[in-house]
Amino acid sequence: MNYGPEIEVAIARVRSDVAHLHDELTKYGLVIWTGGNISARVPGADLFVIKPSGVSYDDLSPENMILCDLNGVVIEDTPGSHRSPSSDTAAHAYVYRNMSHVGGVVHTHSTYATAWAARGEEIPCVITAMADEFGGPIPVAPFAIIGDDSIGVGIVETLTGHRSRAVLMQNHGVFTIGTDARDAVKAAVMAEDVARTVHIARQLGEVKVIPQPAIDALFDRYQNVYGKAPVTALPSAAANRGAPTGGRSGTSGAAKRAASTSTGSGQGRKSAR
Ligand SMILES: O=C(CO)[C@@H](O)[C@H](O)COP(=O)(O)O
Repeated sequence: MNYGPEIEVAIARVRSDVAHLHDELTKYGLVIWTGGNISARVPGADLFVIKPSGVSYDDLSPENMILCDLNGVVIEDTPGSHRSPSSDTAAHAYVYRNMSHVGGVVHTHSTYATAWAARGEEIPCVITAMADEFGGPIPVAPFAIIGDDSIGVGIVETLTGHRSRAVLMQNHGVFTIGTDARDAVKAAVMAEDVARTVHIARQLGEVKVIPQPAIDALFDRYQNVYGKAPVTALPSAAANRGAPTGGRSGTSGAAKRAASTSTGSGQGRKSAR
C-alpha cells in the first residue's frame, strides 16, 4: 500500500513520534512491563499509528509501530503489520472517529490515578495545577470490557464537553487525549502527578475545592497566556525605529486583560504546551 509521498512522510514521522514517546511513560514511571499504550493520528489521512501488543518497551521502534485505519483495522503489508496491535486499538479508533480534534491517545495504569479509578471516584479540583491543566476535576467513566470499543465509548461520552483531557476508566486506569500524542502524554504525566498529590492530601484531612471562578481564571491563563509571547511585543516597524520596548517581562497588563476577558470554554486549545 502506498499513500503518496506526503502521507508516507507523515506516516514515517508519526511512527517515530509514537515509538519515542513511549520512553516518556517509562521515564515518568507511568507503566510497568508491557502495560499501557500510545497512539497518534496521521495528519491528512484516515489512519493512526499504535503500539504493538505485549512488546517490551525496550523493543519499541518506529518499524514495529502498527498502522491502522480509523476502524482499528491493521493495514496489511506495512511495517509491524505481522504483529497484533495494542489490546486497546478499538478504543483508540473509536476516539479518533468520534473526536475530530483529538490527535493522540494515551493509556496507562499509573499507580495513583489507577487507585482513584479503582475507587470509581473523580479527582476533585483542589490544587492549582489541576485547574491549569484540566480546568476542573478529572472525571470517571464506567467500567468497560477490554478489547472492543466499549472503552472508547466511555472515553468519548465522558470527555465530550468536558475540559479534562484525562478520564479514569473505573477499575482499570487512565486514558488521556490531546491535540497530538505529545499533548496526550503530557496529560497522562500531569494526571498521575495530581492524583498522587490529592491522594496524599486526603490522607492528611479534608481537602478544599477551588471555587469555580478561580478554576476558570486559572485554566484560562494557563491555556492562553502561560508560555506564550507577551501580547505587548512591539510591532516590527516600531522596533526598527528604535522605540522603547517596555512590557517584555512576565504577564503584561494587556495579557492579563486578555486572559480575564476570554471565556476559557475548554475545547479551544491552541497549541501543545
Ligand atoms: O490494560 C490494558 C488493556 O486495556 C493495556 O494497558 C495492557 O496492559 C497493555 O496492552 P497492550 O497495549 O500491550 O496490548
